Amino acid sequence: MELHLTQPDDWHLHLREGDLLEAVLPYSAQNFGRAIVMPNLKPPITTTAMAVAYRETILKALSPDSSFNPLMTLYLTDNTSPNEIKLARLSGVVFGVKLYPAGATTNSQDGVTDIFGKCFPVLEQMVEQNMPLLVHGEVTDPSVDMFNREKVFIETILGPLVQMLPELRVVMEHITTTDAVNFINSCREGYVAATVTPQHLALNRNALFQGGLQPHNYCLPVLKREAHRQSIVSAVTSGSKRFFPGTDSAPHERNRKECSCGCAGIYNAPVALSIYAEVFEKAEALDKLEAFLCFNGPDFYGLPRNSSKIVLKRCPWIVPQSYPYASGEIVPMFAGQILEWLPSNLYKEHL
Ligand SMILES: NC(=O)N[C@@H](CC(=O)O)C(=O)O
Ligand SMILES: [Zn+2]
Ligand SMILES: [Zn+2]
Repeated sequence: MELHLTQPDDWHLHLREGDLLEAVLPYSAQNFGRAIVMPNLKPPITTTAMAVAYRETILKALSPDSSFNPLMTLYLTDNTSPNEIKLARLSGVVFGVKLYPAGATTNSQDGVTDIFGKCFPVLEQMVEQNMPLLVHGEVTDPSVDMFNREKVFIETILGPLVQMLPELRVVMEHITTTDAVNFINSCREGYVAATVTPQHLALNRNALFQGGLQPHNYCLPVLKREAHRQSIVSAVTSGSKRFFPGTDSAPHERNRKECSCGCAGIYNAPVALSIYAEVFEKAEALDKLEAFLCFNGPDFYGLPRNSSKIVLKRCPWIVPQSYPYASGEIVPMFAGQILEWLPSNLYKEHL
């Protein structure tokens, strides 16, 4: 059996820099037409000039025949100026501004400490420029339980923000809870939407502890209990236009995951399409897969849908144990396991 689909896009991706960029870029570029590229580098991409330079770096690292299009983002700080948003819009290459609450996740230390107190003029300029705010939706208060940080963020920050600025376009990234699904469904369609990762559709928090501690299943926001996973599956398979894929593929070198203080982030670029397809198949919703993977994202961002096609073949394949590269290796999600759907770009390797 084969699924012929419009080329999907990835609306939340970490491409990193240097040899890690070189190692992971081909897997995203083979599977996805475009990707929203996250700005949490060291130092973070806080200006349009930096985003333009980073985009050039990515384009140089692409194979010459690739038509992959990186859509850049700016990293919001307490000091971002409204003028920077104007420059971002004028550049034509910046498609969103990313809110990392300071300390919430990998390389978020330069993020926002007080969105209401420090960022309002910038947010108003984003409304003016129709520039979406992309949100890592977790509070950072250490007294809030890890598993409640998304819910508390919705209650104390995102809900009020959306009320105050109803014209602001917002993407709540990598949603993990029933609370987030309900929140998104309660907002105005076309203004507030969410990205969904393969891991939050396919795994619950048991995957962190099954048979011993599993660092390669650790990401932020952390996996939640099964009922939350089921809500997210229902949301994406419902046919709603409010949800689209954002892999949050977030590679870290193996030794940075398997150590006494392991980094958050799951590398899933090579397996993401296979996992999305498997989740939709299990939910008997393969007829909804193309809209989720290929239409809802560009429609929300006001971009044309891709005209190219991909094929997913029902052909079990084994995920590599790791991807070696110059500085070490990267362990992918579901390393060594069998997946049911093989993307067309992998046929050659598996024939
Ligand atoms: N998701 C993660 O666990 N990690 C991401 C950052 C992020 O998206 O929060 C990373 O950059 O490693
Ligand atoms: Zn995040
Ligand atoms: Zn991310």
